[in-house]
Amino acid sequence: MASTSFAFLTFTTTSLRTSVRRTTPFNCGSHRSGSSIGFNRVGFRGARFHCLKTTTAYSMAGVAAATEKKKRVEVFDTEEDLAASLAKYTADLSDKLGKERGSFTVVLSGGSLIKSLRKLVEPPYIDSIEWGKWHVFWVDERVVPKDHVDSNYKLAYDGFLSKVPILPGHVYAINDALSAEGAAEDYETCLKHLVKSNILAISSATGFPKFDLMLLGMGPDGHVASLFPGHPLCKENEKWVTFIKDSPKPPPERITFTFPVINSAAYNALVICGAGKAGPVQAALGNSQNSDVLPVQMVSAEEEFTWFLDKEAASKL
Ligand SMILES: O=C(O)[C@H](O)[C@@H](O)[C@H](O)[C@H](O)COP(=O)(O)O
Repeated sequence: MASTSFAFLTFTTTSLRTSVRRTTPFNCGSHRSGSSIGFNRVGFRGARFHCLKTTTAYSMAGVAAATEKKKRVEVFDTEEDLAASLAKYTADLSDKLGKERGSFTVVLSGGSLIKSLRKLVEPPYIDSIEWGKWHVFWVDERVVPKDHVDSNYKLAYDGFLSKVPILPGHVYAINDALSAEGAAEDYETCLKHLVKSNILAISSATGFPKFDLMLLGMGPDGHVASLFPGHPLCKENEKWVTFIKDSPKPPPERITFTFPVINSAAYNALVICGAGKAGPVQAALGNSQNSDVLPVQMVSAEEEFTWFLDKEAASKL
């Protein structure tokens, strides 16, 4: 794979001690001299900044202190390189957690993420992944029929799920016959059943469900899932799944996982491409004077939180 920069940032939230470790040489061609070294330096400060903000967000939400252990930021010259790395990362976690737990719970978002998963449906992953262990969920879904052009289920089905042998009974789409309130409640009930049947784990740190891997996107305004800047839903700290009827991004009616659920995931991967998203990336990882905390800055994970950025998204770091 060509032109990849790695900045590995390890920190412990209890002591707020931060260390930076380079695990791969900076062998990334044109990206090397500029972005990688500068990025590493900025990334170090960004990690501490982010850590403090994450902890603040948690206490605001009345949830136990963050237990995130490791944050990793990867910058790729092209989206093609990013997609290749994302496929390997997902396949490696599927192998590791599938062996450890017997199942692999994966959460998808909508948007451009699905296109960036395209390499999973190609060799070697199409043959090597134990698809029978996968259980697939959505971090957010638009309240539209499943065959509607706006449906995140349809997007994922057409671009990914229809091309891999995941069991249909392991794909947890929303009930599209219900209202937004009803669909959110129904989805939360479904998750509770899966906890009882040991398919879905519970975080011993937070008491919220602990998905194995969430694959998240971010909007140009810094939103994640259907949690938008300044919206009261960002502070929801009891429900697992909630609903919104005034989404600034159309369509207006959606259901969404809440932050306590997102941040209880074992692994969170945030996939961000394009210059239009460089501002919120800078706010989260770089030097920014803005005191408003964007939803993307509230994301963490229990084991590891990885940012997959193309160089345009990382251009302000
Ligand atoms: O249903 C949705 O709208 C998404 O789940 C949403 O949170 C998405 O991930 C971001 O808006 C990024 O979308 P893009 O990658 O297409 O910009």
